[in-house]
Amino acid sequence: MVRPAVSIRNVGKTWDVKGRPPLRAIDDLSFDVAPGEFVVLLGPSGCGKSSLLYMIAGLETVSNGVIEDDGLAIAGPSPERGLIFQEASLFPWLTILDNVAFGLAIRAELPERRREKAREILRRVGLGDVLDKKPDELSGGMRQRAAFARALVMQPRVLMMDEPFAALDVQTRAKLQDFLLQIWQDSRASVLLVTHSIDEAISLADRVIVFTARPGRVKEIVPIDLPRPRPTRSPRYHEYRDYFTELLAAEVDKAFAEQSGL
Ligand SMILES: Nc1ncnc2c1ncn2[C@@H]1O[C@H](COP(=O)(O)OP(=O)(O)OP(=O)(O)O)[C@@H](O)[C@H]1O
Repeated sequence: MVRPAVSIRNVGKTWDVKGRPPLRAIDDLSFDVAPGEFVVLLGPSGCGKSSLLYMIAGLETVSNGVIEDDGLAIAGPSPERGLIFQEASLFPWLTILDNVAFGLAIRAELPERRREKAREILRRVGLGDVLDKKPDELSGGMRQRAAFARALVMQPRVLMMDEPFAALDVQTRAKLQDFLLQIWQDSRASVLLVTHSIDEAISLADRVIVFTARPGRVKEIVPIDLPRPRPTRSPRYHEYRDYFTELLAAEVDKAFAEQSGL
């Protein structure tokens, strides 16, 4: 059997904030991500999806259980595990080229070699003409492509994305989804993507992990058995849509009831 790229075993997360009761965000969560697999995390607001990405990224610790990266317990951040957020978090004072080359500094590579690699990846993501622009001179979609480039230049084995398209308009979103599938297929990285969009989940995922309301657990794991590009008008696509809508509705109701103290 192939060793999982990421293995999440009985993971729990409790947030302790001074002056507040401890908050159990995730409870007894277990699933694996295979090498090269595209996994989407879908669940109601507050069920711990972002918390889980932070723990896999090594930016937060688990309260229980263990998360393994290629068989080793995660003890901190690694360039092998990239994280992309909803808003491209680029340095505003650096050019797009320097933003992308920046991470390579830790690899002890010569500055010109770093910039060469950054240039190459920026060309691949279609930003070859704006290397010397600053982030605020670009559109939201271009900034997000630059954020992808910055993660990809590190050649991560695991690429995590927290609602990467949520801030974009519908057309840019669709284009970047196609683009993401292309770079995923080229890179063969494992992807973990958080979204609230059922259509995004069906369009992108090999498997969708549906979370329960907080504390987040696995409610169901649903493989998407459709060819790519996904046939959005097919009856099967609509069956998936109805199924996810139903699965989520119960959890969203629970989350809402808890938040409103009902
Ligand atoms: N750094 C933190 N300190 C304290 N509590 C936190 C922290 N990060 C998250 N939480 C709490 O943990 C719970 C889960 O949050 P998280 O952001 O992981 O959920 P989510 O499923 O990603 O939500 P959403 O879909 O709304 O982004 C929430 O109740 C949140 O308030």
